[in-house]
Parts: sequence; C-alpha cells; structure tokens
Amino acid sequence: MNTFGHRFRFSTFGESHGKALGCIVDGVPAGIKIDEEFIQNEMDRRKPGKNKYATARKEGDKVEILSGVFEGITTGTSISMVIFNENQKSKDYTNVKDLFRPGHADFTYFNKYGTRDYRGGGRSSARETAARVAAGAIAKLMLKELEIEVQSGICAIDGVEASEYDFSSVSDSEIFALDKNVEQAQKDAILAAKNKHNSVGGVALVNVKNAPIGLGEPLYFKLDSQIANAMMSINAVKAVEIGDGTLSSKVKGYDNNDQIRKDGFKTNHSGGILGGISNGDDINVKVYFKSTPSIFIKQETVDIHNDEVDCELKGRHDPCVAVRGSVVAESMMALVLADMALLNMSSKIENVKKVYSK
Ligand SMILES: C=C(O[C@@H]1CC(C(=O)O)=C[C@@H](OP(=O)(O)O)[C@H]1O)C(=O)O
Repeated sequence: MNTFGHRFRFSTFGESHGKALGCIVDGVPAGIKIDEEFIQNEMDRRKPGKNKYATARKEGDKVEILSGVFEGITTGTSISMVIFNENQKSKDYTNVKDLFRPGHADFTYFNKYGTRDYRGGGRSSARETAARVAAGAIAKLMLKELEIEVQSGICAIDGVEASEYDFSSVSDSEIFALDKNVEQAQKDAILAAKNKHNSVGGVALVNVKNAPIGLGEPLYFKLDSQIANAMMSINAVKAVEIGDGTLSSKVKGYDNNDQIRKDGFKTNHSGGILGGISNGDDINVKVYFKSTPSIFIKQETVDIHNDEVDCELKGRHDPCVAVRGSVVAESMMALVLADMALLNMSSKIENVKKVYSK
C-alpha cells in the first residue's frame, strides 16, 4: 500500500535512486492558501546533507507543485507534488546487490516480491519520507486555518534523555534537541558512534497544541490507533507511546487518571486522548527510532542463494535517523489530524445541516 488516510489522503511514489519522488494529496478542501515558502521550509528541515549529524547525501529537495493549486489557493482537486533526486551514487550499492543488509528491509522485500531495487533500498529507503513531509505541509496549512499547531523535537538520543521539553529551542539545534542541557551529550553520543562506524537510536516527541475535542472515530479508527499506525509506518520506528505510554501500566489508577476541573484537566497523563477521541488537551506522542541499520562495521549475512557472506556497506548514512525522523513524525501527525478533522465534520446532524442550510 502506498496510500494513507481516508478523507484527507495521500499516496507517495518514488525510489531513493530513481528519477524522482512525490505525492498526490487528495480530499483537500478548496480555498486553503498555499504558502510555497512554508512547504519548502518544511522540506528543508528534513532534507539530508545539512550537517555532520546527518547523511552526507546532498539533495535540494525542491518541491514542484504540479496540480490542485490555482492562484495560490487549493481548488479541491488532487494536489500533486514532485521532488527530483539529484545526488544518487548508485555504485555504492553494487557490492550489496545480491545480499541482504542486516537490519534492513532487503531480506523481507526480496523474499516477498522476488525482486528489489537494491540501490539504497529503493522504496524502503528513508528518502521516501521527503514526499510525506511535502504532503504533511499541505495538512499543516489546513490545520493552520483551524488554529491547530503541530511541533516536534528530540527528547532522547542513545539513552541520553531530556529532562525538559522546550520546543522554542528546536529550530536552533542541529539535532532538533528539546533540552539544551543535554544537547551536547546527545551530539557527542551520535559522533562517538559515527567515529566507530556505528549508529545510535533516539526518541522524538510530537506535540499538538489547540486540538479541538472530538478528533478520532471509535472504535476501529481511534485517534491513538491511527497515530500509532502513522508513526509505525515511518522507517526505523519500533515503538510509539501516547501520553505516559508504558508508564501507565506501572502506576495506580488514581495516579494515572487526569482529574477534571471546569477549566480543564489537572494533568495530562492521557496524552490528550480519551476513548480514542481528542479531549482538547495537548496531544503528546513519543516515537522511538531504532539505531540506523546502515553501519560501516563488517557484518554477517546471507546472499540471495542463502550462502553465508560478509556484508561491508558503503554510501552515506545518518548516524541517527531519529533526528530527521522527528520532522517526518510531525508531518504524519498533521496528516492524521487533517484526516480526522474532515471525518469529524459529519459526526453530528447539526454540522451537516450547517453545510446544507439554504
Ligand atoms: C537521501 C536520504 O536518506 C538516505 C536514506 C538511506 C536509507 O538507506 O534509508 C540511505 C542514504 O542514501 P543513499 O542511498 O544515497 O546512500 C541516505 O542518504 C534522505 O533522507 O533524503
């Protein structure tokens, strides 16, 4: 499946070493102002090659809008966007053409389909996420009209955890750190692993401000289940926590419940979601990325004939995919919320009447 969402949905296309990547976003209401500078800025936040904490592959990630926008406004038709690849070095992958890189999708893709684009993993490459960020930028522009804000940052790298979350410091940080006090230690952890040809994992925090009450469709399309689905669709994500997440299974009911006062909830252990529906509080989600599988240490694997061989990777890889992955997680959150906001319009007959009243 290459499509995500129901009412606000997008499909992505393209491979890491192919000609281009892109997306088609469908179901976008007409009349949304499309700020192309904003979309490009979102792309620039995620793009590779910006510093020593990311892959050295240099891509401009310039987005071209091909349809669905007229005179700067969405027309209600499908919005298609393309990003041309500029800096493929496919030769780097010749030596892994017939073998499976440990920790990668190579093994499962090949066994499932009987073929694979071995150049950078093709469709399974993290490069595909550029198209999601383009689609996410359209979702964010829709959410902006509803005054809903989505933001993200890095709360942990290689087990070095933030003790405070300051979203205002994220844009100044090369690793999108939420806590200035541990930023240097987190950077050091990335470089220490990189210098040893290894990699580290990390955790991104996605936060939503001003979400209205009512987003999410019980029972089989709960907001939390769709957020988890969206986040788990990002390469290298191995776990997702809503609110206090796993901690909720360790504390007593009284300590986990958010007491309710007339002006809102006293605490936010639930992460802004109750019964699969947003409760009007901040939505908080932690997204756990495994350590990048592409490392430069000699590893053991098999080839397509099931013969045991050594695997030695070349190429340009992120020593910590969580860093740029945080921007992707933020985009996926925006896409889920845009979808839920459109679905929610038909939850009450009053809303339907408003649209059809003469
Ligand atoms: C290019 C991007 O990330 C790439 C993701 C990736 C992988 O195996 O996932 C491998 C590297 O690319 P290459 O195949 O050229 O060695 C990364 O640079 C990007 O995010 O835009």
